[in-house]
Amino acid sequence: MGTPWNWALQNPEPLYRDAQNWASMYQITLYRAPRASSTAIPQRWTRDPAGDWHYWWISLMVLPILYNWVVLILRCCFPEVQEAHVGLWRGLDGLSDALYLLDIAVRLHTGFLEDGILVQDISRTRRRYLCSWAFPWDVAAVLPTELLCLLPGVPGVPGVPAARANRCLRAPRLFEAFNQCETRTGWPNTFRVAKLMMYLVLGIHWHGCLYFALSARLGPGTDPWVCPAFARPLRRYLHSFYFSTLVLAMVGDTPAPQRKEEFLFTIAGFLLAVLGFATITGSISAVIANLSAADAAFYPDAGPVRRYLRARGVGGRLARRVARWHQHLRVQRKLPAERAVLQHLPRGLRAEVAASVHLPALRRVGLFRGWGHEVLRQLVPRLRPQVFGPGEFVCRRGDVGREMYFVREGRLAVVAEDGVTQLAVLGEGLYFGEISLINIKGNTAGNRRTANILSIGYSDLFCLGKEDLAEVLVEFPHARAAMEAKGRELLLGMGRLDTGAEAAAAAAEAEAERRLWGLEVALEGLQTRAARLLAQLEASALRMALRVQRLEGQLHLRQQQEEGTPTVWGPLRTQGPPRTQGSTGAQGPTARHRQLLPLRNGDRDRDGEGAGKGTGRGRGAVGSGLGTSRYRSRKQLGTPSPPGRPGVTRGDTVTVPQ
Ligand SMILES: Nc1nc2c(ncn2[C@@H]2O[C@@H]3COP(=O)(O)O[C@H]3[C@H]2O)c(=O)[nH]1
Repeated sequence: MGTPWNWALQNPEPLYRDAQNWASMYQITLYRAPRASSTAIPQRWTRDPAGDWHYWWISLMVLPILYNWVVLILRCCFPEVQEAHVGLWRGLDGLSDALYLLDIAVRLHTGFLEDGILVQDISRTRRRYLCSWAFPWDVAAVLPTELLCLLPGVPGVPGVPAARANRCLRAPRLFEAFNQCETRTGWPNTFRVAKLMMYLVLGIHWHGCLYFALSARLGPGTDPWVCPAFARPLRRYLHSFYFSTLVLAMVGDTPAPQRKEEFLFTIAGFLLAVLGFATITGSISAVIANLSAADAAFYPDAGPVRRYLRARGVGGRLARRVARWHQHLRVQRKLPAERAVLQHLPRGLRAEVAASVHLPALRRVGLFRGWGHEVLRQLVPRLRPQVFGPGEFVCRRGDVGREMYFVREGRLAVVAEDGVTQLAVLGEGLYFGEISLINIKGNTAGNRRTANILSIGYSDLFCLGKEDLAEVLVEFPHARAAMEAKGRELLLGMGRLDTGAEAAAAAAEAEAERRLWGLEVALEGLQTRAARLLAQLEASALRMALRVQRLEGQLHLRQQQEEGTPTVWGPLRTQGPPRTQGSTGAQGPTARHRQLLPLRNGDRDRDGEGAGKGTGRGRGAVGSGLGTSRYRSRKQLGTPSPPGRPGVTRGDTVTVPQ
């Protein structure tokens, strides 16, 4: 714990400072990685900005913001409305302020994404919000500006709605809420139109209120342009709203202005109307374009096909059939182009979407009934929806089979060669077209279709390609067995199953299996022999190495003798732990594990006792010097040590150096 390394880990700041000094010396920019702990630890009170909780909260915030935008101007311009419900306005103002303050607290605890990871560290979320442009804006929107009226010398009465104008500064939160709603809602175009209408009504409301305020200032009913002096405030408000609608909708059927202020107000209104009208027209046309673009993305475009048929001179019945097919897709909301629609989604997400859409239909297919959810989810992305019209052939007898079909909806007939006689009818949950794909033994048709399949009405099918089917069947042999059994039955019924060929194929398969098994056994034997040979080779290599070592030792000894240095032979010393390699010699393990090595001066004392007690060949060698003379003669002759000599010989135990 007390090591400098630990200290450095626990106190990275000084280290970082040193590194920075060093880097600045060499003009290098240091990148400091963000601290992992701050992003990794989820905090209880921080919220995911993309989560449900946050969505519902900002949806709730729409209410106080709209309240201030709608009611403040009304209360300012229609004093009788303000005076008639003072208690109500106080309560609603308090509630709206409380929600504004709570929203600041929520924003302090709203996480954010950094490098794609949600940061939930409260200190960091707080710092981020406090340093953002939104914070001063939010604070300005909740400042109790109406209390300024209490200051001496400031005109106005506390509670005057104009003093609360800063509450309208919260508009950015409103746009944020609208954006989230637009992304989440299932009807984005409807939402967009509703939003536009709301902006329009709000604009007219503000214009109407300002018109009434100007009329009140100029004197109600003093000329045809100003608001007449109605007794009831609602009537006055409705007149103002109507007048503003005429101006802002550019209807223009308003009384001509008489006074300077009236001219200016009308001109400003018309200019605003031009801007607003252009914006609204543009937005509405975008929404309409979006609507048709969405349709175009879902359904195949009939236009090019129609033009192609016309250009090629194809008309009449065939052109009508094509048109009816397109119409059927739209009316029945069938989406054969769904692969193209989902193509931009990541693979996993696409599979999830496809599974959630098609799994219920897939479960109705008999073949898949016992299959697990996960397996079907893997299968779904391989399936291609196809719609066939009435009287269309899905496949014809004799064609090469490239895909099989699962009936999702509709009825199909297996028809005879005349194209009319129905041999069987296939309905929802059944499948066909597999016989030509799965190579049934004895199938005389091979990979050709065995029957004509005709769509009786409109048929909604799932189509599975040959390769995809092969992959699925490898993983699910029970499905292959079921398909083969059904296919064999059908082929038998049609007289297209050559039982002799089937038996021959089965016998050939059994024979191939048998031979394969024999090969496997032979291969195993070969592997065992190869392993044994390898072990023998290793052992002999080791023996050779030891022998070379021994010879080198003896050579060294001879050189010493020739130089006149007295050599004392010690007892035989072992080197390292012994490794047994076919130990079958007659000598005991002690003798066999030993090597005759010369004693160095220091060894004499250590091994002195052993020198006197040495047994067997070691002692004899010391006594007579026989080992040396024998070594010399063998060395000179170049012959290996005979069995029973000191050292390592064939089949002996060897000592492996460590
Ligand atoms: N239910 C049923 N299906 C058939 C009959 N004859 C052929 N089929 C199916 O029609 C398909 C035509 O193409 P395939 O030969 O590949 O596979 C065939 C079978 O799946 C039949 O008599 N009854």
